[in-house]
Amino acid sequence: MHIGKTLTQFLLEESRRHPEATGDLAPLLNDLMVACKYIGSLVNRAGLMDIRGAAGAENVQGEQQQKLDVISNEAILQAMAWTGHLAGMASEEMDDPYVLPQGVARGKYLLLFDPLDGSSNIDVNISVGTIFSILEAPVAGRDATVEDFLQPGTRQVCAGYTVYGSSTMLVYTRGFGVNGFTLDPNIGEFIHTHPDMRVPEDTKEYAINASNYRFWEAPVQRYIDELNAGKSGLRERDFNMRWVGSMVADVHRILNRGGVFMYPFDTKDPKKPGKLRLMYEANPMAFLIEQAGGAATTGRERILDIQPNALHQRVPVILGSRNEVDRVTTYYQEQ
Ligand SMILES: O=P(O)(O)OC[C@H]1O[C@](O)(COP(=O)(O)O)[C@@H](O)[C@@H]1O
Ligand SMILES: [Mg+2]
Ligand SMILES: [Mg+2]
Repeated sequence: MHIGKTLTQFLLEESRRHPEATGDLAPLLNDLMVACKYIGSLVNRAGLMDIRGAAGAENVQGEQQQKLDVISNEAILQAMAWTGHLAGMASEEMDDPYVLPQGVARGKYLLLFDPLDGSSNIDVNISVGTIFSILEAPVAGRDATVEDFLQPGTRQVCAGYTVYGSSTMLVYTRGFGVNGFTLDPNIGEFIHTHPDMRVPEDTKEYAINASNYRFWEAPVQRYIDELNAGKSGLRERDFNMRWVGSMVADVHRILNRGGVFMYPFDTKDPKKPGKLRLMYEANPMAFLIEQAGGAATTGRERILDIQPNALHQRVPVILGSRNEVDRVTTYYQEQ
């Protein structure tokens, strides 16, 4: 049997191939993966332990926290706080950035994460994941302020996710394409199994929470109506629909076989200009999708160009196969 490259070997080789890239990311990513392996092992055994269900509290988004949301958040904080790589961390589950412990050197990176994405799926044994985005701190060596985190997605130096599915996988980019790794649980290593992942330009699969149809804007209704009309409509072919309810799992499918994923603007809750969070859901996924040859937009602007105004800002998201994303964008322009 041929064993593929480990994540550590791949990172070293990638740094050698791209001497312009910052090499310090390899140890950071390896430390983060220790936490993700731990989270994956808990997700796997959640039914055997008393860690399913609601934690009994709400996060800053006003959403019910699951026990595993809280545990996963804590696992990443503990794994990363003492490493010296970071000047700060921010998470979906914390109102404010985490302040590193006294006595730890402040490093040059900022880590943003969604510790457990799709967490309402844990109790029903459906794939969930962890999403992360890494930025450079504007000022290294001191505690990061909220403003330090508010950089557009184009400034990400690395982004990715782990998906806890039928196998645990890591998919990441440092701006040199997208690579996927499968955890071999027997040896505890992520092995390079998915080289240079690409999103095909065309697709016949789409993902959207169709129950929100009546709240969407006209361009999105027009686009989905056309897809649903199938062979008998303007598109003259049938489309298929998939919606996992974990963004990580839906994006993972698109990175493997194409598709378009949409959580567009809707009028369901006037306080929310979208459901997904810019800094630790939309930006990292947009970076991955663009690096794989796809596109990511709000309908009105490229996601990676958005100048953030708050840590937990929400944005509309339309991403995936380029020709489909471009078509929705055109409908917005024609509006
Ligand atoms: O409940 P809906 O409308 O299907 O929304 C599902 C979406 O919400 C999310 O679950 C939000 O993520 P969290 O579980 O991290 O809050 C996405 O992963 C997913 O795409
Ligand atoms: Mg999420
Ligand atoms: Mg989450």
